[in-house]
Amino acid sequence: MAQYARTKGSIALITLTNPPVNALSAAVRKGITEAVARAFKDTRVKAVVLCGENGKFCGGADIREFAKAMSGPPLVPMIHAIEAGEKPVVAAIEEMALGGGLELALGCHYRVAHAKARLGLPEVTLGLLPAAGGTQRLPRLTGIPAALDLITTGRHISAQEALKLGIVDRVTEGNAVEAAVELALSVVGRPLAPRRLSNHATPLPADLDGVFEEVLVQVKRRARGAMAPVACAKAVRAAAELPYSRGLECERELMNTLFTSGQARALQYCFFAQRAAGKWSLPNGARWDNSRPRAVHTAGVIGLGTMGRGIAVCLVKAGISVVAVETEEKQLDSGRRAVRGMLERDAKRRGVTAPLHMITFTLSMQQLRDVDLVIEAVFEDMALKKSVFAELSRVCRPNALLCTNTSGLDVDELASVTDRPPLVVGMHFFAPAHVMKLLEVICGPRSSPETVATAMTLGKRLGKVSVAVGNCPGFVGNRMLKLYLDQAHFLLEEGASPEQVDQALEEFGFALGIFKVADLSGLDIGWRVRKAAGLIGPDVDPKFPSRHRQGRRYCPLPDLLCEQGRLGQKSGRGWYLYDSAGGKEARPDPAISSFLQEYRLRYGISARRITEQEVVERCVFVLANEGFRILEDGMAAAPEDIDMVYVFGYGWPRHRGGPMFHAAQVGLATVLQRLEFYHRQNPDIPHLQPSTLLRRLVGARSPPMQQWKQHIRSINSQL
Ligand SMILES: CCC/C=C/C(=O)SCCNC(=O)CCNC(=O)[C@H](O)C(C)(C)COP(=O)([O-])OP(=O)([O-])OC[C@H]1O[C@@H](n2cnc3c(N)ncnc32)[C@H](O)[C@@H]1OP(=O)([O-])[O-]
Repeated sequence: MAQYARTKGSIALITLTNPPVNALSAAVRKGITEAVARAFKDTRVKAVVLCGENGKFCGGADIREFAKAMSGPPLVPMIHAIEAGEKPVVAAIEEMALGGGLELALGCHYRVAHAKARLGLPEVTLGLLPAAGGTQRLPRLTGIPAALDLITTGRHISAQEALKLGIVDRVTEGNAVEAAVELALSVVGRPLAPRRLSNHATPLPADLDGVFEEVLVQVKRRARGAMAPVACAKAVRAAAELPYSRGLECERELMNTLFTSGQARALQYCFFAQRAAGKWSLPNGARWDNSRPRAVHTAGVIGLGTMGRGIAVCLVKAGISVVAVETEEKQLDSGRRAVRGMLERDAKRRGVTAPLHMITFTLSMQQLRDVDLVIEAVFEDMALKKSVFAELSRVCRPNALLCTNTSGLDVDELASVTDRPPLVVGMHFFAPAHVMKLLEVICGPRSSPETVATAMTLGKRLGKVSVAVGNCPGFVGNRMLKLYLDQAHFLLEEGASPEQVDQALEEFGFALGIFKVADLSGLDIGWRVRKAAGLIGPDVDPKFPSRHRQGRRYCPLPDLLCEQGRLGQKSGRGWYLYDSAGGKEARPDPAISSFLQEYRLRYGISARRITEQEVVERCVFVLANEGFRILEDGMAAAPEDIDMVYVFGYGWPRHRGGPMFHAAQVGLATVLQRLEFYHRQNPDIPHLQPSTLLRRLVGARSPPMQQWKQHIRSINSQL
């Protein structure tokens, strides 16, 4: 809808009305079309101001309508009618002008923005391009490099940056609608032709080819295999080389290919799944909208290793005062230096003062007596964590929340040593914690609704995507990761090389192959976990370690590497070779190739040729298969939650939606059939055996994801 009013005698005020973000639904487009025609016809009206209800200009096209058949007036002719009109139209941009919203504003003759407004063309993040003339008008206004940057990244910019780029004409700290009305009154009678962006020639950079080549390299590096950024760059190129009307045709053709693509469906699915993840619920009826989070003003962080440092930085940046605790002077000093350095670098980048006063460093747990919440980030050892939690019980005030950053230990067991199990919850951050977007919130069986609500809300305040998960070994993310990693190791035994596996996974779209990730994280982490799980011990023959342990196939390769001191990047050697300890550039290592050959020879394994298809299917389908088991066990509330864990925490390519979405897109029957095939070949790998839920869903003719839960016969759901 759009409301029409006349103000100051000669200004038509058209207000977009479609909460929560005034998206351009069919009804809104119809409303704008009619209101603009009315204003142009009304002889009392000399100029028009377009604004949005509730202080929000427009969040763009209505994404919910993309899955439906198109209805109502299309955007392109509607914006053209505004631009071609004989009365000046001014956009009053409050809070946001995104996607179609900014394209609408670019069709207006003038733009006024509130100082706090954000502008952008984020269509690329939804697998699309700005196809309401945005790829043609913006380059004519800002020039090619700036337009390419905005359109291929989809980044939001501030009103001040928009002013610098010439996207808006004025920025106001006051009321943007009033400022737009003033501007409209002042421009009545001025020629409009120079204000019509489609009339402009596109300013061209000296080295046009070079600019495009560089952008294509960048977009391919950022999202390998993603179609939309490449299409965006092509559309901008059309603005450089073709007249406006032909550029628009090119924009439309490119959009047609993207609009129906699987990638666009996956990215739009991610948009809604990310928002759905915040709407948690527990079996006891507690939900995101009926449980009040506690206010958190002060927090304690215990342990200043890699994780604790990142967590402390996140908290301080969110305006929370932190007390950081270490056990020894040396660790405290290096932690202090690292945290301060991170805060200072971040502040420098943003041109502000580093909030160093918000964090204190101490060796005394007693300093935690007044904090609202504590996040424990000590070494991954149950006995150690239990002793910390027991002490926290004694030190902290009785209503302080106690959170653990464990990556897989039993949160309820930790809660049991405290005087307050309902106030204990898991907050699993991902390294580096101040960068990675995922937060797994582990709801222990005794965590209270208020505790879960506080952890979920705190995650959001820290800029994370918080996903509520159940309390099982490895929770959701690491439980699945273990099996994915196992497949990768088995593939090495069978004949693949680390670089071959990584290349196949990177071609699939993963930011980094699994062996590069393992080197980055440190191979000793998994080694310690396997030792703690009893998989490595004195009964394992060091010369000829068994390939079967605890009743299933086991790959000793990573253990053998660790025994050689190859711990990954930190030791300069892991699955790859690095220039030095801590080096970043991974190079294939001939020593690994001979090591694998010797290993196969020793165990009588004849190497076979492994295809890219097998690498991807075994790694990716085993992830989804475990995802189905997680749903059956009631450890995740919905497939969307599992997907968001993988997209935000494990470098899963967003344009493939997530492992569960991908399985649905490939076809559940195909996934089942391929898993059966691989399981027949490897009967000693139980995780290749298709899960009961997958079989049941295929038996029910693969219903849509929203209906999967109806096929779960779980009795003990934790979510
Ligand atoms: C020819 C076509 C060319 C044009 C293409 C486009 O314009 S493509 C579009 C280009 N535009 C974009 O890509 C912008 C996408 N939107 C955003 O980036 C953010 O939502 C925000 C910055 C606008 C507000 O952030 P925030 O943290 O304040 O709030 P929040 O994120 O939690 O959202 C609140 C509620 O609003 C909902 N909703 C939001 N936008 C849309 C929409 N366009 N549509 C429908 N719904 C939308 C959202 O689902 C949620 O609903 P729920 O869960 O309450 O039922």
